[in-house]
Amino acid sequence: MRHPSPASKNHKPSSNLIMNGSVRVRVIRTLLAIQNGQSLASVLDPLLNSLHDGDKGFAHALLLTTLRQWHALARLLDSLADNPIDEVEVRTTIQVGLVQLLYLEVADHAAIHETVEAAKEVGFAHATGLINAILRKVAKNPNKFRKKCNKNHSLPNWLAYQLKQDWSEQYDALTQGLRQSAPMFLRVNAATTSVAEYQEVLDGAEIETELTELSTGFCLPSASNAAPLTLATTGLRLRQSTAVSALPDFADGIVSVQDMHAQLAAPIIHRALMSKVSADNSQAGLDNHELHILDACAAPGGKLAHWLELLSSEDASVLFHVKQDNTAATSAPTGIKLTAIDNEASRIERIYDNLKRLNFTQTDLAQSSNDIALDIVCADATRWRSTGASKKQYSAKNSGVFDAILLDSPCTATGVIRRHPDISILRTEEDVEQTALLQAEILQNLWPQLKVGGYLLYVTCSILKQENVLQMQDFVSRHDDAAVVAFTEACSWGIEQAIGRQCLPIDREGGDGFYYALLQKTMA
Ligand SMILES: C[S@@+](CC[C@H](N)C(=O)[O-])C[C@H]1O[C@@H](n2cnc3c(N)ncnc32)[C@H](O)[C@@H]1O
Repeated sequence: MRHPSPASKNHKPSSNLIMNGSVRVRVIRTLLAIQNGQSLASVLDPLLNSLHDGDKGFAHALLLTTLRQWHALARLLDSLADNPIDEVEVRTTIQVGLVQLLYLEVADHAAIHETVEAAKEVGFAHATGLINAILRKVAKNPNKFRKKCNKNHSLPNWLAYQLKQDWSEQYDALTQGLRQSAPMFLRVNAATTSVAEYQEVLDGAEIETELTELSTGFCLPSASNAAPLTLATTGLRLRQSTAVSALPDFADGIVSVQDMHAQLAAPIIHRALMSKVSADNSQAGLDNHELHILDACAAPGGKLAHWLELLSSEDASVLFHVKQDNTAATSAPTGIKLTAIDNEASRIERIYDNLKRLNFTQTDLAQSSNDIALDIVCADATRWRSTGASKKQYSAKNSGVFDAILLDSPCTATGVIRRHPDISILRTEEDVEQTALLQAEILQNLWPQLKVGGYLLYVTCSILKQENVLQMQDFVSRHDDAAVVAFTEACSWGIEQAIGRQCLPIDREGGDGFYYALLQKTMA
């Protein structure tokens, strides 16, 4: 292989990945598969499952660290070689060697010897002299080369350039932050137990955590003249990441792994929905009606499950920590019709798995006190229309069917590079354009399906403005019935944008890069 194949957005099957040989050989083959367009998610398990337990930790660290430092290592390699090295296999092998010397504290002789042996095993015996020479040179002065490697970013140049344009003030911290690993956060199922109780269980299992509370930026109207009530959502941050299987009661659905900034989506859309219920009740004098809500890009169901946890919890004060002693309440709806769509059948399977673990099967939900009817549909959100409404009806103004829409949009996922460092290899500049067009199409198709007074929460895990604030500005400029709902000053997350807020993966609480914008549909 002389040139990396163009990166593909699709998660190609990893069936052709040969998993034999030493740990380093397997890691090198995995990295080659990623450069050929396969995602880390599709190749990580085959790699780890092919190894003895004792080797898994090293293989995982070697693979993930090489990916996180990939572009910086490539630049270092270019500066070390007398002549350009074209062969991808040779470059990959040397980068794996460099990671051991510079980041993983593997003893020099083991790092060099085993990496040279790996080169022979992958069929590049002719390059062993070159590999040996470069690694020895680095091993003589690792501090100097580590400093050199760490000096700049470890991103493709197009992405670094765009981040500089979008986040000049945060650029250095951001590009360095994206080279780090991300903390692990837990979401406790509010329908089953409290965060404090589960934290005690974790203490008992000697898993240390700290509470992370984010104010959603929503205020409930106060019944008295007191200040409005600020609502917060609380997750647990692990001091040290652990295997999911080590989390007490995980299999019983008490807890889920979810980034802290991702944990904002469900509370925000849920609270917006409750505001609509409250407004509808006071206007029409109704206290009892069916709600139709939509999770438009739902798989694998992380935010959907969170929303279901909130919807099926009976006591609102369990869902959110009300910061003042006041009990202003919104009426709970009776009968909720929740539709979840996604266009990838294999990812929809993961929704079913997740919901089953959390005891949210369709039967469980139908029997819950809020009588939730869940409909999961494999469909393209650029064209899908809710059944029961004609095209003509949707083209008419003010005739939507949904009270609230959560649109966790497909995006470049540049905000989660710390967790998925393969993104910095697979994503291309053209993907940004394509993705922004797809997002605009989805928005365009869903907006008419929202009722007047209903809310749409637009979410991405991107840190590129084109997919976020610029996308929203473009949308709002073309829809005179779209009102921007500002998050209040009480908001404890993200950076205020012209529309919405942007979390960067360098924020104090350690969450990923997410963008949130909330729109309400008004009479045009
Ligand atoms: C950011 S992920 C959603 C994550 C999910 N909300 C969660 O919290 O677990 C975006 C999803 O959009 C889906 N998607 C991409 N294009 C789509 C389309 N045209 N129609 C529907 N879903 C689409 C992808 O399959 C992917 O599952």
